[in-house]
Amino acid sequence: MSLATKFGGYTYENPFMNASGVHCMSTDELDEMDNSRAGSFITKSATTSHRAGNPEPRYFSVPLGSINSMGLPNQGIDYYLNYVLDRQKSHPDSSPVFFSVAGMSVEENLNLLKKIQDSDFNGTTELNFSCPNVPGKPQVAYDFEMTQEILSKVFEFFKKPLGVKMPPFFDFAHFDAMANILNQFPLAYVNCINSVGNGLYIDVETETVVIKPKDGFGGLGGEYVKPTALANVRAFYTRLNPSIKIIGTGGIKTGQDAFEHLLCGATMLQVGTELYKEGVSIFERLEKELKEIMEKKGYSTIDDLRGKLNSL
Ligand SMILES: O=C1NC(=O)NC(C(=O)O)N1
Repeated sequence: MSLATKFGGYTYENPFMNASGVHCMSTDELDEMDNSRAGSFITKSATTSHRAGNPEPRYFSVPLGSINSMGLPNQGIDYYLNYVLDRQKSHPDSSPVFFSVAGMSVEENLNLLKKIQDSDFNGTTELNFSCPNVPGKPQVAYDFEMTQEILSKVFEFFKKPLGVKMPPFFDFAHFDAMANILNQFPLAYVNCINSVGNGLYIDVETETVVIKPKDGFGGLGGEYVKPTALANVRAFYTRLNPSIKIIGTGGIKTGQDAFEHLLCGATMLQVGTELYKEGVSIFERLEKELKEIMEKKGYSTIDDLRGKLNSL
């Protein structure tokens, strides 16, 4: 029984990793991810320079998940690039990690990727097209022309493995239209989904919202979003060229949730809200629970079950 997962020409011990933004803001958090049972990890979406992000409170755990409006706080690209390059030198034999960027404009996205292209980074880059929490900035991937324009310009110069982090879509016309755009490019993967944007959670006791930015509107994560996450993983798995892998993110709390994402076609699996709540020990639990389910069902490798969801 093995959870070994091939991705981007490398083999990872298991498909689990953090979702960008969770447990990856500081080198201490990244070290904890690196020393956990997670198969890999990804850095917080980086901008050109340090960003303070939105005013607090900006993250709130709720019974069925989380709501956040962080606003892309991060230490700036050099901080994370130095970390992954140092790690590459000290762990020359370990499978490469993932690096997330989120520019505030087309130009900034191109500059961030140029910096990575010109570096010795040997891992996979994730272009975040889906942060819902920067006031005044729409989620890029809800602008189909903008998405096409950025990817066209990126692939004129970017030669390293690149994935895109997508927001959830809720309409077959949008699945089709976005898949048609993404299939034009040599992407390594598509990551579905980012948080479900602009939800609202109310503290009935005080009759007040629970986060400060945007009058309480924020991205939803956790159990709330699993059905939408699974649908987006499945929709893109069935529409994209097989060379474009899917990373499944959204609502993974148990080994069963992980199994469901794999059935829909996911290759790597990212954990956000439940990692925030439980800490990095969650990865030991997820590994154990996924193995138990696979054992019970008679699967010896993940390749045996990936994408094998049955329709009626
Ligand atoms: O892409 C993002 N998704 C989120 O849900 N939150 C963060 C953020 O606000 O920084 N970014």
